[in-house]
Amino acid sequence: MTVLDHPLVGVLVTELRDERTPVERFREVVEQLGRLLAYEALREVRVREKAVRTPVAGATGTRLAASPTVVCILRAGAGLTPGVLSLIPGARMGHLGMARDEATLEPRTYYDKLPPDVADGPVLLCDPMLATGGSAVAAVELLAGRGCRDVTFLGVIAAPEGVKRLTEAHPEVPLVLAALDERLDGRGYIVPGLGDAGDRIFGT
Ligand SMILES: O=P(O)(O)OC[C@H]1O[C@H](OP(=O)(O)OP(=O)(O)O)[C@H](O)[C@@H]1O
Ligand SMILES: O=c1cc[nH]c(=O)[nH]1
Ligand SMILES: [Mg+2]
Repeated sequence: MTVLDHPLVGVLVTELRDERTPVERFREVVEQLGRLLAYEALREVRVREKAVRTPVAGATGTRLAASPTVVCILRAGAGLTPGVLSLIPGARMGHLGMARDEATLEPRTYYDKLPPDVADGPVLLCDPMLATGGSAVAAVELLAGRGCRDVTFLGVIAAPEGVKRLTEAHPEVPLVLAALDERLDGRGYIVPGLGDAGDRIFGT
């Protein structure tokens, strides 16, 4: 697990936590964090050489060995993915619609649209919140069922309970986070967290 260790990430997460942050700024900050999380998550991505000509001479550059797929867990993941795509604009995108049942806290998958070749490269699975971990585990298992073997989870805030559940079920999935919080409350919200990410991104 990697928790981004950078003062500017701390400043951005603090803006998200602040209940007074308006929806337009909340969206901007989630997008910025998507960019920073993707930057870190792709640190070890496989590359190949690429020959280019500068105005001065030939140079040996770099290209990604395989095109990544960005998978968004709706709704709140849609706040992160524009930032992720800003770094890898050619990436394919997949969407998984998942909503937690408020009583049982178990996720219900209501939509699933993945590129047919999703397993041909690395997958960046995006959801700002990892609470009980139920949604992330369900998403990883759905992706595994489509053959994905190289999945990285990108999240803004995680609870220790969610990290434990995801890493015990899928130790092969690296986590890249902006913050690791204290615990869950009785309703399954991350403490101190930022509230309901989907509601704050979409103004609902
Ligand atoms: O780790 P878990 O306990 O599964 O909780 C985390 C999930 O809860 C939130 O989604 P929510 O179900 O509120 O749906 P939304 O994004 O449509 O608001 C969040 O965006 C995660 O998907
Ligand atoms: O704290 C939480 C927990 C789950 N989903 C959220 O959006 N926030
Ligand atoms: Mg929500």
